[in-house]
Amino acid sequence: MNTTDTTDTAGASKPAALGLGPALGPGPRDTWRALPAGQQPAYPDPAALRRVTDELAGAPPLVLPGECDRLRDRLAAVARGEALLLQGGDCAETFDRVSVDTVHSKLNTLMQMSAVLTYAVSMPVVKVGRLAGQYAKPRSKPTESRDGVTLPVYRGDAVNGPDFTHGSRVPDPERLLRMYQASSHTLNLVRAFTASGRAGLSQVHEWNRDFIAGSPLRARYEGIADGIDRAMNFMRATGARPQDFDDSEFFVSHEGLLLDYESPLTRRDRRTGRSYATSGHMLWIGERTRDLDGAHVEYFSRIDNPIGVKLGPATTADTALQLIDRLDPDREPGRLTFVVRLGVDRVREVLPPLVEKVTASGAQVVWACDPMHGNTLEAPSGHKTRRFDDILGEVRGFFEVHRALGTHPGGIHVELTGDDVTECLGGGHDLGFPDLFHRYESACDPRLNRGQSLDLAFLVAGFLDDVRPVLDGLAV
Ligand SMILES: O=C[C@H](O)[C@H](O)COP(=O)(O)O
Ligand SMILES: C=C(OP(=O)(O)O)C(=O)O
Ligand SMILES: [Mn+2]
Repeated sequence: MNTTDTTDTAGASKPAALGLGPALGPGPRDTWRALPAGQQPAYPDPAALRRVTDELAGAPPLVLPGECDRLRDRLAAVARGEALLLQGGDCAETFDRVSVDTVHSKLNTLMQMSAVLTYAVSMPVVKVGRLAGQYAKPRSKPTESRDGVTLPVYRGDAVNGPDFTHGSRVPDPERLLRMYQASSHTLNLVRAFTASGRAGLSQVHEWNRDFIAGSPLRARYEGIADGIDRAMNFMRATGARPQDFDDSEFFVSHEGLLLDYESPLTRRDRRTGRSYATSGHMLWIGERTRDLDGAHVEYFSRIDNPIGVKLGPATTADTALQLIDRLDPDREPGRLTFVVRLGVDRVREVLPPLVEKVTASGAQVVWACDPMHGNTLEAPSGHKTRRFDDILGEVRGFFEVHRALGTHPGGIHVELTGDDVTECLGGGHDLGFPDLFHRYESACDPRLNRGQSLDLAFLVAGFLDDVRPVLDGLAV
């Protein structure tokens, strides 16, 4: 894609400063700048922004093209019905929570969910974190008012601060550099953990056993855990060693919202002529910025990473087809993931025509279910929250729709944390409205806590048995 465009970004004026060796050069021309870009910060000082983007243009890539291509291959298997996608992490990462413990527990939670789902579908699970770059938020309103005072809304740590003061809410481009550093530190931890060999399947299964032992729903989960035990015993009996169970391959993703961040970090692989956002393996376009004539679609059309697009309940099949034409013109499996977030009440009605028409067009996209963003409600206390049963219900509806159509339910995309927060209602420990006061720590949307995330994996695994015939039929 875009292999002939040789005009460069801001970094072009000083390619020698890139320090990237001969293989990576500045990315494609900023064609998106001519188009309307939604949800961008109004920086008061353009010169300060320019200094920051110049610095980013000279910074090393966080991920390499080969890694992005590998994820694309893995997602191609998902699109063909041979694997599942598990994508998850915070709604909004924050700079003050880049710590060994936070990253480790999030990663472990995803690994534990993945082990359960792998067993349930007898397929590889492609693990992608909302991690190491998820610092910018699109908002439904540009301002927030409290006690008669109106200030710009908090847009994520990459843009401004959460404190309700004028100083904190003014967008500061220096925060883009902190985003780069925080992402780099997080990615370093992810790479260290996954390389350590301590997230192998045997260890992950032990953590799941511990979780089950303390769960009020243990009776429902034990059958699955026993099944995993038997499968692992069988493997051992065949002579497989613990390291043969290693399934710790892990990728990172975030919403590619801030084009002043993504653009200078976009690099061209001189060997192939392909261009990559090097801020993460996979980027997605949010529901609020996927305008066909907008800057985000234009930018994403010029990078070769695997990409996602969020689709809300108002999406028409025509829009989905036009997005495919713009973003996956060659219809390459693994390039495009549609992350549908329709709500438990709408998924059975809205999803079928989308899937039918996209499938009929010959495109092989990954269909992923985001059961979070269509199910947000306001608690009497004013907290944004979500019901676990709605989340589970939307996932169930998503799988049922695909079962009925004979198509592949590619995976799930969830907002979660490895910490014991109390932000969503329900789950194994049946959190209620009063619990929201105990540990509500999200900087934006409510996340499943560690236990609720594992509840989701075990309960989805339970009903996946119903859709097994579809998965078996597809995995030829
Ligand atoms: O994930 C993010 C939220 O859904 C998005 O920022 C909108 O939230 P808001 O309605 O609080 O602005
Ligand atoms: C803002 C988000 O989602 P959406 O674009 O689907 O609203 C999100 O994933 O946090
Ligand atoms: Mn969110």
